[in-house]
Order: sequence, then C-alpha cells, then structure tokens
Amino acid sequence: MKTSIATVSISGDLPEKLNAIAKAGFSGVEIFENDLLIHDASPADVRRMVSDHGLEISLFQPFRDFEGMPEPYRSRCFDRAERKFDIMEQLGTDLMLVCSNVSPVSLGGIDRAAADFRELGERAAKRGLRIGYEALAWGRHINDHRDAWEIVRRADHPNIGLILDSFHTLSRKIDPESIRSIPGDKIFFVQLADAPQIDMDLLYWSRHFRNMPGEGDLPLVPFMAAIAATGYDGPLSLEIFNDQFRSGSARLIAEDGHRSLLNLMDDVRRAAPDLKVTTDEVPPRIAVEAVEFVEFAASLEDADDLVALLTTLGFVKAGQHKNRKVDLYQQGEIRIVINNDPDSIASSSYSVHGVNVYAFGLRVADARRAVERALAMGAEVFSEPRRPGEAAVPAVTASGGEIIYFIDGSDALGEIWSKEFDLASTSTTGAGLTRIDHLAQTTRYDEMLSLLLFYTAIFDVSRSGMVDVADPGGLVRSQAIHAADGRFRVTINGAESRKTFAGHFLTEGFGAGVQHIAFQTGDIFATATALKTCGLEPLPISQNYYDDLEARFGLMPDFVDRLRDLSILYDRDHDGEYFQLYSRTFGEGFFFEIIERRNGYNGYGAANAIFRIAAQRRLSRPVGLPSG
Ligand SMILES: O=C(O)c1ccc(O)c(O)c1
Ligand SMILES: [Mg+2]
Repeated sequence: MKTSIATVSISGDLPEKLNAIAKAGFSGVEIFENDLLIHDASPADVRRMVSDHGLEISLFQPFRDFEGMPEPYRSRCFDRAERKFDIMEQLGTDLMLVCSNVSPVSLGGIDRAAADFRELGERAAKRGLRIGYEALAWGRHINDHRDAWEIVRRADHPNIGLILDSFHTLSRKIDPESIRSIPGDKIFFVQLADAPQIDMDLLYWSRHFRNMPGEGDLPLVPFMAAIAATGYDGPLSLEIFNDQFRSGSARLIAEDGHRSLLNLMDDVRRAAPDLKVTTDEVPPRIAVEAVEFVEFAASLEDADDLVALLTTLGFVKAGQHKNRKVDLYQQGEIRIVINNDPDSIASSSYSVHGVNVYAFGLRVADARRAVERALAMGAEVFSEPRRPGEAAVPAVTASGGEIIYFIDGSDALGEIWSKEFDLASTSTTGAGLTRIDHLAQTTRYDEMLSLLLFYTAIFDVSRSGMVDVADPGGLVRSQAIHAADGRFRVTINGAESRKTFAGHFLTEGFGAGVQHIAFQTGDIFATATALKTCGLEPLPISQNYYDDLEARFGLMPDFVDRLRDLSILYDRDHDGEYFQLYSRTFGEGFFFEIIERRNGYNGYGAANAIFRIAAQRRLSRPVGLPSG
C-alpha cells in the first residue's frame, strides 16, 4: 500500500511538514500549491528536499475553475494550465488535480466539460503528464463523483482520469457502491478524510472539520472497499483540512494519519476478505478481558498518603515485590500497584509528574499477539531492564505516554503475582469493591482525537458520543471507548482551558494522564456504609443537587435521603440506573470514584459531572485552584 498525505494536513512550514511526514512512514506527499508558493525556494529545490526525505510527490493540486468556461476565460485557463505544467516538470510529479468549477461564469454541460478535458489531456500528454478530475461537493455544476466520472469517460483520453475524495462523496451521502463500476485504471488518485457528523454548510464543514479516517463518523470502510473492488492500486492519500491539526504538533498529526490508514485498510481487509488489499496481515483488535492492575509511581512519602486514601477505600496490602520496592494493594479483582523503586521508569515518571498512574495492565487471551496488533498500528514497544526472576511482560507505550502491559494465562505470565510477589493471606473483600469499571484520562482537547484513534485502532472497542461537561472554568469534552461486554472502559476528557479542574490537573501534572479510577460495587449503599467505617470522607455534594434530583427523576423522598446521607450521586438512562460516590482529591486533582451500574446503564453520569467538579473546587480552593 502506497500512503500519502497532503501538505495542507500538517502544521509548520514546508520543511517541517516534510520532516514529520517522512518520519511517520508515508511514501508520498501531495504538494498543495500554496505550500509551494509561500516557501522561498524553487520547485526544483523542493523536489530535492522531498526526495532527500525519501518521499515522492504523489500529486500537485489544486487547479481550480477550469472546465466549462466561456471565452475569453477558456483560453486563459489553458494558458494557466501550461504554467502549472512547467512547475510540475520542475517538481518531478506527473499528476495534477483539477477540482470541479465553482465560478459563477462557468457553464454546465457534460459534453462541454468533456471536450475541455480532452484538450487538456492532449496538452498534458505532450509533456508526459496526467490530469485527475475531482468533484467538489459544492461544485457549481459538478458535485457528484458519478458526474465527474461521466465527464472523464466521455473525454476518453488516456491522460485524463478521475480522483475520488471520500469527503466529497460521503458528505453528500452518495452511495459509495456507485464506485464499483468505474474501471480501476481510470481512477488516478484517492484522497481520504473522515469528518464528524455535523449539519452545516458543506464547504465550511470540509475546510475546517475534516479528520483522520476512523476519527469521524463517515462510512470510510465501504467507500474504500468499493475502491479496492475496482482494482485501484495507487496511493491512498490523506487530505485533511482541520484548524486544530494545522495548529497542532506536526509529528503527532502525521503519526495519527499513518495509523489511521493502517487501521482503515485492516478494516477493509476484514470487511471484504475476497479483495486483494495490499497490506500486511495483522492480528485482529485486542479483546480486553479485564484491567488486571493499575500502577502508580510514587515517592516513599507520597506513597504513604496514597496508601492512607486506599485504606479508607477498603484496600489491604496483599503483597510485596520480591526484589523491588513495589507493593500490591487489593480488593476484589482490583489490583493497585504502588511503585517506589528508585531505580526504575516509575521513579523517572514520578520526578516529572509527581504521583501518577504511569502504567496499567490489561488481561488478554494472548499477550504476544496483543503487542503485535499494537505495533502494527504504530505503537512503540516498551521494555525495562529485568531483574533475576522477573518475567518479560509484553508492553507498549500509549499515545498519552502511559505504559500498557499485557497479561495472559501463559506459563510465564499466568502466575505473575504469586511468582514475583510475597503474597499476604489477608481477605480482600474490603468494602465490596469488585473490579475496575473505567479509567478516566485527562488530556488537552486538541489531543483527544489522537488518544481515541490509538484506542480504537488497537482495541476491540467502540466510541460513545461526545458529551460536553460545563466546568465553571470552561468546557471539558468527554468521550468514552468501551468493549461490547463493558469489561474495558476508558473515558477521555479533553480540557480546553487551564482554568478547568481537568486543565489544572494537566498543567500541574505536566501532561496527560489518568485523573481518576472508577471502581465497581454490586451494592452502592452497603459499600458506602462500609466505607464510612473504613474512615472514607466522601466528596460532599450540595444540598441543591438532591433537591433537584428528586424533582428531575420523580424519586421517592426517602430514597433521595439515603443518597444524600451517603453523598451518592444518581443518574438514569432507559432502564438503567447509575450510582456514584467520590473520594476527595489527592495531589493535583487525582481522585477515585465508586460506582454501581444497574440494568445495563452504559454511560458515566455526565449530567452529574458539573456537581462533582463544583464540589471539588470548593474543597481545593485553598490550595490555589482558580475559582473560575
Ligand atoms: O476545499 C477545496 O477547495 C478543495 C481543494 C482541493 C481538494 O482536493 C479538495 O478536496 C477540496
Ligand atoms: Mg480532495
């Protein structure tokens, strides 16, 4: 598979863009004319710079407002095209994109346009160049790839072909199956972009909100399957107009782009196994059976504070690592590992971020294949020097920076706890917490899509809708990924402003990370009562919340009294109910949550987040959180 990306998709100047594109593993690049014009070097210099990076120029674009022009515009268009051909010769690329005309003076008519393209094909052929025609979704006369194909067909010239762009086809809800009847060798180039489903003007949507395949809501897989069915074997090129990407990290966006193409083609291969898709076969997405453990990096003193909090949550020390300063705390199936080994990655993580969840472990059927999947999707292997008696636990680095370990039932990993830890024989029933419900990651808003793509490309999970949480200091966007059976859930919270509670955590903790961990209980009232005995001081929730709750859901007053007495929050969807209880915060805004899900409730209590945040702010104001 030849991969390519348009220079418009990436931030920076041309050298920065090319550098990021090459490092991310693309084979080609579409040169956007503006990126060439604003760069202070000749096209021949750009050609050298591109090839020095080991890249090819896959396309030069866009050439606008060409077909169907009346004279004198028509002649001028051909003169203009010849000038662009000069540039292409210097650039060393043979393919130019012509997008459908938007000019008010242009005339319609399939045959008129076909005749123009035939003449352009003749001129291009004299120079050994080719022209691809793309229907813009907002083209004046041509805005549908089926019409563009009819023009190309009637132009009937070997140097004239069609360019398909997923955005233009799918934004107009044109059935991608219509692509199947186009001969593959007449498709000269394929551009890919996804987009969130928003009802808005097509041009505005396209120029500002495109994103990487898999990051949005458009049906890219059937689109690509239809293209593959034609026998098209040319480059797959990302053309992403996105304000956020253009101001983001060139490296990150380029890496995400490359990952999105690998992920898309893997999906296409699975959706249409009969097609010849030229990508390597990789293991399927990883099905996570459980979060096996969560590991904190902490200093000795900080570890004491963390342990004190865990004790009020009913955890007991269940073991100690045989040759590291690493302790295991347990309750039900929940394992919390606290690492204060001075000579370890944990210790370097602590020195940057303070106490933080620097790693977590996932139980899977086959740890080695899990890592293979992650690597095939562009993740990086993680390994730390082992000490005698320690198993090599397969691991990768997540795009947020955490380490993700994979544990399976194999000989080496199946009994890792009993082999590497001196286990105590205490009961771990505690206050009735059973398992980890979800990990909540906080990240900068502009890196949310990157994290979401990481999880959805590697794990067998789906995305839930985006919800907005109104923090008094600004908006926090939240989106979750979850396995179909609910055994693996991660919420991703994107903070736009440093003034939010989440933003404060990011700033003070020097980067993205797990801000809270939610534990499940099967009986929230029994657990909340038991936690009182353990000494937990829950996050106090305002009286007004409970008054409103009663009215909002029509709850019985004595039921609301029980919630109020135990500081439990409540939510409901369809048949399901959700109960939440929060610890107070630790460090720069880390906290624990205890939840009970009843009757298949599948959310995270988004409606309650604002009350939780307000309560956290009230408590943390003395230590300097801006009061919004
Ligand atoms: O927004 C545009 O004008 C534009 C230009 C060239 C393209 O290939 C495209 O998809 C859109
Ligand atoms: Mg395009």
